[in-house]
Amino acid sequence: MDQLRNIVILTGAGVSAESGIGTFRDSGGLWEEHRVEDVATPEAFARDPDLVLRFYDMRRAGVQKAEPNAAHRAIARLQRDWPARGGGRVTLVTQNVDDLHDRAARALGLGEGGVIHMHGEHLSAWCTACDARTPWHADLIDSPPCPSCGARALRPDIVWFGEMPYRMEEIIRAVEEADLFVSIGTSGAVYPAAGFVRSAAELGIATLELNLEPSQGTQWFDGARHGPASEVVPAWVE
Ligand SMILES: CC(C)NC(=O)[C@H](Cc1c[nH]c2ccccc12)NC(=O)[C@H](CCCC/N=C(/NCCC(=O)O)S[C@H]1O[C@H](COP(=O)(O)OP(=O)(O)OC[C@H]2O[C@@H](n3cnc4c(N)ncnc43)[C@H](O)[C@@H]2O)[C@@H](O)[C@H]1O)NC(=O)OCc1ccccc1
Repeated sequence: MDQLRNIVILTGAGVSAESGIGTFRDSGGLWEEHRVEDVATPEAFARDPDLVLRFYDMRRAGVQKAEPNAAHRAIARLQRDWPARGGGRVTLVTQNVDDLHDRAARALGLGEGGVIHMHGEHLSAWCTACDARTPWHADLIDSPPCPSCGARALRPDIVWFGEMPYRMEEIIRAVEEADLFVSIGTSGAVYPAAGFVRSAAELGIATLELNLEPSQGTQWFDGARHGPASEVVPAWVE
């Protein structure tokens, strides 16, 4: 790995599966007779806000009971050690809205902000009146007032289907400047995240998939190691 300098890592639900957070596929994408697309959309929120808020309150509570696993910890070690080892940058982009990557990084004394949450975060609330984002651990179902403006207009700070993911310019630049693109625990079913590996491959960047099984984008990967993230990720990092 040592001739490589800059590494971009993209993770998905599979990296948190062994922490007890169900993947979209485990539940078949179905949640209480609702397709995820039917609860994770601005239209669903307009149509039935209580259903959507309960969906995220349930998941937000679940995430706070979970702990980072060996895959999260190995990725945090790489973020800490790679600059000295390989001399380059590790950019960690996650589709996950849990904070397990952040907690693994914090446990190693790495500062905040080392994780790009392109689809948002459970532990953040977004005020649609004043646009403020506030760290949030409690429920939103009782529409509590926004700590900044007092309006009762808080929604989960989550990127829903049909909404533009966060920090796309930063992510695209990191992919363009990468020597290696690694995808961990993602099915490659949701865009634009699922398109990053093709962009990397077309730029001649090395690409590696670490996943339980081949993903939908498997044809774009030069290499693949299939197995549980808690095993294949530490083995790859060491
Ligand atoms: C369904 C899909 C076809 N639809 C889309 O992609 C849509 C539409 C679309 C856009 N471009 C396209 C191009 C083609 C086709 C469709 C589209 N995309 C969007 O709507 C995006 C927004 C998408 C983001 C939606 N929000 C999420 N999450 C937050 C919510 C929430 O979490 O509730 S997406 C959500 O689903 C995705 C789930 O995928 P995975 O994480 O990969 O999970 P999955 O369960 O599928 O797979 C798990 C994998 O892990 C593996 N695994 C399991 N256990 C383990 C284990 N133990 N170890 C290792 N691996 C393991 C399994 O084998 C499996 O491979 C993640 O991205 C996740 O974040 N927005 C947008 O395009 O905006 C436009 C726009 C443009 C300009 C201006 C304004 C707007």
